[in-house]
Amino acid sequence: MAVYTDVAASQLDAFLADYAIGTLVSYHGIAEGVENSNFLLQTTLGTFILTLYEKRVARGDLPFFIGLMQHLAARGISCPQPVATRGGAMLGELAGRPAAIVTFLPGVSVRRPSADHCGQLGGALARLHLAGADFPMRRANGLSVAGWRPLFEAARDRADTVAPGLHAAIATELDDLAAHWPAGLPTGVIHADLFPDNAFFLDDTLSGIIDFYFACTDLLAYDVAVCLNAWCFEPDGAFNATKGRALIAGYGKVRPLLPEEGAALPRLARGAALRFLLTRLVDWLDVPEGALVRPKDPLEYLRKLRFHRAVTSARDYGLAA
Ligand SMILES: Nc1ncnc2c1ncn2[C@@H]1O[C@H](COP(=O)(O)OP(=O)(O)O)[C@@H](O)[C@H]1O
Ligand SMILES: N[C@@H](CCOP(=O)(O)O)C(=O)O
Repeated sequence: MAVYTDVAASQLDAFLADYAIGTLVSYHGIAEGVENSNFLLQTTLGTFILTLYEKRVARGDLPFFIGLMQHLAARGISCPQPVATRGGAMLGELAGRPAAIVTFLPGVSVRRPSADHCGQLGGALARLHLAGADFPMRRANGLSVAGWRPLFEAARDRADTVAPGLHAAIATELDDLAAHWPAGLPTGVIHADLFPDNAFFLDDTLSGIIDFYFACTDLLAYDVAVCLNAWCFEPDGAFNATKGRALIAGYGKVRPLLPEEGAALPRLARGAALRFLLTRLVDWLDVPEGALVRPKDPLEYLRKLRFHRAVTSARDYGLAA
């Protein structure tokens, strides 16, 4: 469960007084997620999500995330909508953290995505990219190449306590990707964390996307690479090329990948695997005392990284020749 910051009912009552969403009936911490503290709120007027932003979310970036959710919804993307206070503010402060209330999105995430889920997800990702094309704000990806080394520095001395040789494996990969990271590909708004737990389905039809708190301006194809990592591996560690093919084809029906984006996919997929390996490693080594959170396994992404290192072309992911 991700609750790093507790909220007392009296604090929440006072916070809600600024909103026109009724009075509090009940609330509880949400058992999923690892980044922020999330609470499900039941008020006399409906169900809402309260998020308290934690360590990886910079206060100055919140207008980007809030503005992006509004922009995407206005273009038909189903995503949570920030709820304004009576005074029109989208952001507040609660228990010492920046906080926002967003609308509740119905649906369930899938634990074991099928090829059909992957295909739908690919289409939704491409629609998100197109809808974001005229979003006027920009936000650099703090967790791309330049951001990986500081994460590594934070974990390097203890990396080998998680797996022997992990330190050397990360150091080699970091150097190689920093020297050869793809450039000149189309950029725009990317979600950057579109894992299965951040996509909702109703009756097996994709119904919405949540968790825009890593969204940024970066290579569009990098977002595809993140999704190949998150959606197309089996629990036994094998890459499922049928799912990869479905995801890429679903994406391509809405926004065809350029040949140079396809060619860059193996390297982008390595970068995406390294990014999640690093954040998971840092979180694994430093669980805040008293936090209700289950850290995610960093070594899952070491295994994925090894797979990508052996890939010779994007055909291995299912990209049609
Ligand atoms: N707008 C929403 N509608 C419905 N459920 C939500 C919404 N936002 C978050 N959740 C629930 O809270 C969980 C954690 O939210 P998430 O944004 O992924 O957290 P984190 O910021 O820690 O990554 C989600 O997996 C989902 O179950
Ligand atoms: N997707 C990341 C973790 C952060 O995302 P969340 O939505 O699960 O909080 C990972 O799997 O490492």
